[in-house]
Amino acid sequence: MDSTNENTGIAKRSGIKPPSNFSSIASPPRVLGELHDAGMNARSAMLPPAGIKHKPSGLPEPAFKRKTLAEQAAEPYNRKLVAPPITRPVTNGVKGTMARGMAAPTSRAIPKNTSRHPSASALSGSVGAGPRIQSGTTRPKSAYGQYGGHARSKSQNPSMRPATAMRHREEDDEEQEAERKDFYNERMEAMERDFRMFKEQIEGDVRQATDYKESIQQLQNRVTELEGIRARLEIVNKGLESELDDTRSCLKSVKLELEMNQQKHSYEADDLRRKLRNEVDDLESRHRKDADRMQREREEAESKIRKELETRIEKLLKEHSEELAVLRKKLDADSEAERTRRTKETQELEVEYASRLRTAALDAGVKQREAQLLQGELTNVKSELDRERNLKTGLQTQLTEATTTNLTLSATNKAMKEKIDFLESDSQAQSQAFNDLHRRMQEAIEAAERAHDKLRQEETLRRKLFNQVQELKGNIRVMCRVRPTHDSETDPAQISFPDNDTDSKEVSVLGPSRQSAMGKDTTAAYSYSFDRVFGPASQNGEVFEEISQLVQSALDGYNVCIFCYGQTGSGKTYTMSSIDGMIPRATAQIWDEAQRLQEKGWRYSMEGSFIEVYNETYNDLLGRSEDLDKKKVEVRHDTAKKQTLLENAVSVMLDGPHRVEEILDTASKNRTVAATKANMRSSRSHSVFILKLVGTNEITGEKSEGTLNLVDLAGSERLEHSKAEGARLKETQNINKSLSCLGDVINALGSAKEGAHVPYRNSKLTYLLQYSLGGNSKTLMFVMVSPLQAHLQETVTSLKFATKVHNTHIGTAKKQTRT
Ligand SMILES: Nc1ncnc2c1ncn2[C@@H]1O[C@H](COP(=O)(O)OP(=O)(O)OP(=O)(O)O)[C@@H](O)[C@H]1O
Repeated sequence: MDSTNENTGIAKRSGIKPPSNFSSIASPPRVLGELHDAGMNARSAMLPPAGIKHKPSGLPEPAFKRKTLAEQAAEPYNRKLVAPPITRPVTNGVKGTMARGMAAPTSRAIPKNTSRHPSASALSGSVGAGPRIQSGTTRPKSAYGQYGGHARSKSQNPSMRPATAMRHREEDDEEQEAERKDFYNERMEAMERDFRMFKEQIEGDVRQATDYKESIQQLQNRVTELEGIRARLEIVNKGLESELDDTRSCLKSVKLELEMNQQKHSYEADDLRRKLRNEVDDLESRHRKDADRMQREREEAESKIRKELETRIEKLLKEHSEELAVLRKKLDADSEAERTRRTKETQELEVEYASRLRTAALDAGVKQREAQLLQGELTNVKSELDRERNLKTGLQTQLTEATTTNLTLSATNKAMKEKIDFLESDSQAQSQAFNDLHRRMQEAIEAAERAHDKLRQEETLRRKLFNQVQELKGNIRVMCRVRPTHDSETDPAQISFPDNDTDSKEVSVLGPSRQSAMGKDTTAAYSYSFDRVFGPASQNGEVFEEISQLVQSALDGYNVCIFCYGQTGSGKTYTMSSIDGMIPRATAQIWDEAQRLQEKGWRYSMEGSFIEVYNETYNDLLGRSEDLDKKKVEVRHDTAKKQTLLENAVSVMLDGPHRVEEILDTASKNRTVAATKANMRSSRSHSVFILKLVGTNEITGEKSEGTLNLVDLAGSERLEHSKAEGARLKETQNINKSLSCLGDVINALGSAKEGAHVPYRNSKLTYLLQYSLGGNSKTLMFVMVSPLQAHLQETVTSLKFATKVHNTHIGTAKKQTRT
């Protein structure tokens, strides 16, 4: 065994590792016993540390080769120079080596030949100078190296040493021996310390090994248990396998049986099929025969019935013709009798006429004779000429009268003749039917009159109830509409409609992110409720359905004001004035309704105007475009009638729904022309479409006067956001002013008592709408919302304003009717 390995083995034991091979640890007592023995023999058995063996540190060597006297004589001072060996470095070297050895981790793998069976020579040789002496050739040269010999050479060649020198030498040796003993003692102590430590470690290892052994024992028990289970399972498995085999053989026999049965069944089925086919053939032939027979019977029956029917028809025809002949005879007799009666009547009338004619002719003859007599007397009596002349005039007058009577009689005669003709051509039943018809017609006329009366009463009642419904809904209503995003718009805001499954009334907006005092980004969700909320998918038709009742109110004689509020691009113009917007739809509805009401006696006149409020001046959008900013439009109020009058503004009679298209076209063109001068005119001004509706009822004498105002407000963006300058700044200021005045007016209407001051005059817009905002009117505001994140701040501001308006309660509207 190499001493270096031994040292390394010992040094490694301090780093305790669990044994990889439990069987080797299973018998620690033996190993320990051996180690203990070795420990007991430590002084003699322990090997010197490798460091000592190999270190060229000038250790005191146990023996060295002596020089000859001649050599010593030649070098008198050499001894002094080399002796005595320094013990300090040796001790330090040993200690250092031992310390290093102890500090190094202790390996569990102790070489067998050293730990288990240390031979006596190994143990005895492991400590002391023996090994060093043997391996003296490998040792580096010491201070004694100059003598060129080894300690053993001393005994091998003693005769070479002189007696005095020997004595000196022995003294030196004794000294060295003492030093060496000290060194070995120290070393032994160190080794004993190391050994104690080593023993403690080994004891710890033994305890650990015992733990391991216990756990191994437990594991072995568990393995035994599992083995038992496995054995039981194997038995069960075997049982199951045998059962499986039984089942398999059983299945085989069943399969065989099944196949046999199948074969048998197929034979039987074939037999049955054959039998069935034969039966079917039999039945078919029988059926065919039956069918032929029945066909024959049917044909026979048919021909018999036909014959019978023919005979019956002939008989009936005969009877009928006889009846017809009788009837004809009777009719002829009746007509003959009627004709005779009529002829008799005619003859009687003719006789009467002839007698009257005769009487008249006789009268005429008498008168003529009288005239002749008088004429004879005239020639005889000249003095009576004048009287005679007068008489003659009288007689002539009588003659004229007689002629007139004659003519009258002729006319009567003619009428009588016509009556006779009428009587001849018509029967009494006809005149009766005519009388019935006349009577029923009279009754129908009376019923129609009554129905009309009822209808009129109901129309009045409907208007009353309709208004009550409107009042219940509130005279100022607010609806919200969010327009859809366009393809080019990429960053939509987070707007949701929590109740959009039915009639949506809520809109929720995720507000802009703000920094809290702690520097955190927070976003708040804002919810707003209105009378109705329209999402991006809603169409103008759907929106109009909600306002159509208000439009109806204008026809019934109320002032109605519908306006769109919102920032630029939020969809105000689209909602109000697009081709299917509120203005065309409202006018079309009014036109249709006016037509319908005609049958109830109502006649309406409709007059439309379109006014723009730009920079606090009124412009006529229906006038000539070149006059737009020049012609001064004046607004006057008739306080008695509570009516607004427009001076210098064109008003167009609405004689059909098509007319409104022309109005919108003209207004749009005028604004476009103006836009070239002052940039985006439509966004920078308010436009008000005013439709005056005057209705009169010819039957009841009622009269109604209503006004429908449809207002497209200018963009509501705030001044600080618009970054406007110059002309734009002025526009923005004016817009802001008029919108804030609108808010003030609504606020005042909501909070003021009746008769209190409302600041209509503070802006041109509110002044124009004076009689359409407030107690005597119905108002609806659309707050239009842009769906973009960039417009979020404006959206929230608009929604807040709308909420304020929504919370305002304006007094009851009054109908403007006169009787
Ligand atoms: N409900 C909608 N459906 C489809 N497109 C819409 C809708 N609302 C608005 N738009 C479109 O959005 C754009 C802006 O709308 P619009 O011009 O009506 O806004 P505005 O509020 O009137 O703006 P301005 O104040 O500038 O007049 C238009 O192109 C319009 O066609």
